[in-house]
Amino acid sequence: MSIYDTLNEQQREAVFCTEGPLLLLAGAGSGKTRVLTHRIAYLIEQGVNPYHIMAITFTNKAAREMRERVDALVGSGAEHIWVSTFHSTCVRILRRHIDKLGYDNSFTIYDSDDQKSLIRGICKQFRVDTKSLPERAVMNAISSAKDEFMTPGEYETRYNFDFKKKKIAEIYKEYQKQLKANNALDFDDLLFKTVELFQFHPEVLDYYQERFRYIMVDEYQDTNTIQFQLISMLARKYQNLCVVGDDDQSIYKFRGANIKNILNFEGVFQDAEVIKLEQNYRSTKNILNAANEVIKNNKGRKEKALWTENDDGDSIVFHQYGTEYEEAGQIVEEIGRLAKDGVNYKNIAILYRTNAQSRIFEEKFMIKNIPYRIVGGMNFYQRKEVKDVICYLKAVDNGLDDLAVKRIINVPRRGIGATTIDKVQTYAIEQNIGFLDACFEARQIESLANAKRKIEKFSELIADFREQAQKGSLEDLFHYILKQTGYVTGLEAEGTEEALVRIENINELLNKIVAYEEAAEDPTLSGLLEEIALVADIDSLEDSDNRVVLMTLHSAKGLEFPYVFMSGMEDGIFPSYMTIISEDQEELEEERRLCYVGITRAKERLYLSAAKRRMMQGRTQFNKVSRFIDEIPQELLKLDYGVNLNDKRPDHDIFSSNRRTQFRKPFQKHQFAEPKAESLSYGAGDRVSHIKFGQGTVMEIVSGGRDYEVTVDFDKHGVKKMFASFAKLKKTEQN
Ligand SMILES: Nc1ncnc2c1ncn2[C@@H]1O[C@H](COP(=O)(O)OP(=O)(O)OP(=O)(O)O)[C@@H](O)[C@H]1O
Ligand SMILES: [Mg+2]
Repeated sequence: MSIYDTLNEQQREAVFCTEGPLLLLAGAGSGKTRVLTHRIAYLIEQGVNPYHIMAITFTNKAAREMRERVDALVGSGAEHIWVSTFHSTCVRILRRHIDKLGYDNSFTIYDSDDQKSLIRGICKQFRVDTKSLPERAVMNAISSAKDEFMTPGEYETRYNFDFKKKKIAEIYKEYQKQLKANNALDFDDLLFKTVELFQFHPEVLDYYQERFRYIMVDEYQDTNTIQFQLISMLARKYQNLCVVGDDDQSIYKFRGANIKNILNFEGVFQDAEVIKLEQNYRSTKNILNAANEVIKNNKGRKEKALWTENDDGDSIVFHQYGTEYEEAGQIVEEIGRLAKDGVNYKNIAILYRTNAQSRIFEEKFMIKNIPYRIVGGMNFYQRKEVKDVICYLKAVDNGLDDLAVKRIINVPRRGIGATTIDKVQTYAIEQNIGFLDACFEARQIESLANAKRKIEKFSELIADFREQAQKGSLEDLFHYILKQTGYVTGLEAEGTEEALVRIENINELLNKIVAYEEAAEDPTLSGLLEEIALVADIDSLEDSDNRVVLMTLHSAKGLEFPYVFMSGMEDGIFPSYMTIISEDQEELEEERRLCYVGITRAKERLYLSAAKRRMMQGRTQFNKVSRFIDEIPQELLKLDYGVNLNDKRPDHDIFSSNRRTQFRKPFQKHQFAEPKAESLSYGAGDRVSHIKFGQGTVMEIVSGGRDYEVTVDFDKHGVKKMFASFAKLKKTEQN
């Protein structure tokens, strides 16, 4: 039996269609990604050198998975396939050739935090009134311009009649100038500069066209204009481009995803083969039908009839709870029950519309001691302490990164204030050198007066780190920096729970560094920083982790879980309040596609839930059940307690609507409780262990509103008071 026997006829057709452009357009769970992996295996079997194959995936995790699957299928050679995300692809290309565009090949990558500081500085410099033109708006405008491959000059010409946009053009121009001076690229630049490189240096393009003779792109519906430009340039010569996607799952319009890329594919790549898949292998009939019924309400879509041979499966469960606390509490209870029945935590996902919704779940999970992990949200690498240490590493690696240097010049405190920094900056501008170089010339900066010595000491410190970087491993460098700066000692002296968590995070960063040094073929500081810059948080999702996964609907794209909870199914949350008040049909359709993505993540059982009352932006809101729930036929749903079906209008209706009411069931009064303290897994007198303080005995637990204050007598460190949620104490065996 060959590996292709496990594919259906259309899937096989797509796998065997190796030459020329191919568009594989198919609904969720129909095996698109699976076709891609098999197609790669088939190409190799046909004698194509793996070196000539490129596959672009949505996340690094998806890339890793694809390589593993191909490895399993073909045995050897898979390591030579170029599997990566758009961004990683561009970084790899730019590291080799960006000097042709006047940058240094050791450029740094700025995250949105860095971007924002840079833009803030420019707005200040240009005296922009950030009330009428907020920094975030500027940032988004610049980002959209880059998605459309528009330079500052082009932007200015296009919008020269619009006062605000003219201002943005000015900022955009200065922003690019400063990025270049810092030898830095932002995320959008990675694509922009690669396309520019190909445009101005045809010999480089030719090299990559020769290399990537077979190109495959997953999740094609979410590519934006510049991404399309990149792949069409690469595929121009050999025309072997296979894209797979689902127009019903296009959910990144706000980031410039261009659905025209699907609709016009056959226009740009003539003679393109188009194959459709209609059998879903992922979900039960009930789940799939619910998804079909919801997406049917979108007008702007290609008709599709997705079906499955899978069983009907369980009914979809829908609960309306009194409050968001109750909703989260009950979901966590149910997860506890599932676990008792033998379900692995990692097979369960909770999905929500916005990151902020995760907080209450976290509290409930901590109280119940259920392992969970949040994907996305506050990225680990954006936490203050982690970022501080990374900025030291950046300063050591790339002396031109002014932002990094300025961030740490007075962290920990060295008595270097804003005025001193300004003086150094002025000197740097006068001399046309970078900020750190100006620090090295502190002696020459007369205006510094007494601060001269402080700046000198700081630059000596960095010089010392650079020397260390030459001598030892990255791990050594990390320890050396922490020791010489006294960063951790400072936190230890603070002694607060928060400081302890920060120390834990720094240790976690060390874990990352060690892992990188072990895994990388040729570990370098630049390589490490690059890897850190490119990980989306979703990439840290390891299958081996047996934990419940929490993430936004957007992050869930392409993934699947046996048990899925979609929470906050309320008008005003999902679809979002902005969508509802805008009355923009296109936006509503995008939200509906997101709902379709959510539903189709579930393999076996889907739970939907809503809360009647919810705190939003500090105010209690009364939300109606989401219109998307109404779109699911009643016979697919199991409605549980708490749902008042005749009275779907809440006490205070924030949205007027004359939607028909589909559900007719007797009203059941539901008692809802206020958020209530639940017990910890340990009590007074229990032996517990703490990650830093080791073993101890719990002396007292006091409920302090949201959290518990726990007093523990540690065997080695004495009595300490801590918040339960931070301390993460574990009960240990009594003896
Ligand atoms: N022919 C098949 N036989 C058995 N299982 C299959 C077959 N095709 C796909 N599957 C399984 O169905 C599930 C969905 O496949 P896959 O993730 O490739 O779908 P997809 O179309 O990429 O979905 P999405 O649109 O969500 O990205 C996977 O678990 C996959 O292994
Ligand atoms: Mg897929």
